[in-house]
Amino acid sequence: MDMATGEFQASTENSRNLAIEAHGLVKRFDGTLAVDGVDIAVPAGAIYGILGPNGAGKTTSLRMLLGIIDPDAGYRRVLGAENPQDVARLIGYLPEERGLYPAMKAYEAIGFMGALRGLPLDVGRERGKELMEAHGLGHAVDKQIRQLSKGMAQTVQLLGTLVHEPKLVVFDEPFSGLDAINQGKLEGLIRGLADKGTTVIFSTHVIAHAERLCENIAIIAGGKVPYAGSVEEARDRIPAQVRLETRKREGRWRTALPAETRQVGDFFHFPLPESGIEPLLKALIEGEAGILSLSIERAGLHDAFVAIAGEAAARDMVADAEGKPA
Ligand SMILES: Nc1ncnc2c1ncn2[C@@H]1O[C@H](COP(=O)(O)OP(=O)(O)OP(=O)(O)O)[C@@H](O)[C@H]1O
Repeated sequence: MDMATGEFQASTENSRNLAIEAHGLVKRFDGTLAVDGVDIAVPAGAIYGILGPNGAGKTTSLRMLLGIIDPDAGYRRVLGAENPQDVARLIGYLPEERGLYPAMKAYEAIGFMGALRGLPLDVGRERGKELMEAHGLGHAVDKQIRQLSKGMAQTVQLLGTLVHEPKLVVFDEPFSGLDAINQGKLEGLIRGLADKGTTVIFSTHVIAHAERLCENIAIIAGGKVPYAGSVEEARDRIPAQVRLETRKREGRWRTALPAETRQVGDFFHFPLPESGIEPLLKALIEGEAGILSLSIERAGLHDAFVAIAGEAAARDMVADAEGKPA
């Protein structure tokens, strides 16, 4: 479908290096505005995270990018195609709902998934065995899916997503359902894909995964994207925090501390002044503060998320990450 090309002319110069380009995507379901004007630009070969709490619109956005559903408005171009279905064979997709045929053997399931994306069945089965060996599941190649643990079955499905060697991989909440060890392995696998030039886009409600893996992210909340860009730039939106410990609690040096200073135990916390640390240090020394320690800490992505998406969205993310009801 040729969506609103009159409203948005993609720049060919920029498009060349973008695996995904979406502008103003909107989707409504029976009166629910699930996605309300989402813009996303994913550079080719990048690991890109879509970050947001439950119900934010992550799955709906991904499904529009895959061409599983069409947007009500907006423009998308995926691997150069305006209809993502035209490039389906170049895409691997792990949906949020996991599921494989329980009676199939693991390597057959991987071959079957490859066949759905155009790979000859025998090639896919053979690659399935190799992939399982390479990912420490060689012992389970001949097991039926129903005989595997949940985590193992999820890894098999993941390998099935990759068996046809897609150029673009779309993972919807790939880390959920995996234990810490398998989450670490999946992070390694995602990095390995990017090293080979594959573009990876994944959704998550766990900020730490995106912070460790992604150069670029989109923050999504309530169907809107209040931020899309680099993780670095998001973190730079918040001034670094100074943590100061002094021998004395009172003295004329206290006037050098910014008004927003918080005292927590023996420490004073405040944002790094715009004038930098040196004038402050000078004032503290001249005021005889007796500095015991001073550190400057750059904001993490979690703090940036709070500043951009708000406390409520951030609380939902944390609650989800800890497995508590949001
Ligand atoms: N097929 C549908 N029919 C009706 N409403 C839908 C449908 N799919 C999604 N929604 C609604 O759209 C909104 C966004 O849902 P979506 O699944 O995209 O969010 P999400 O960020 O992926 O959340 P989660 O992490 O919980 O899957 C929610 O309010 C959801 O209830």
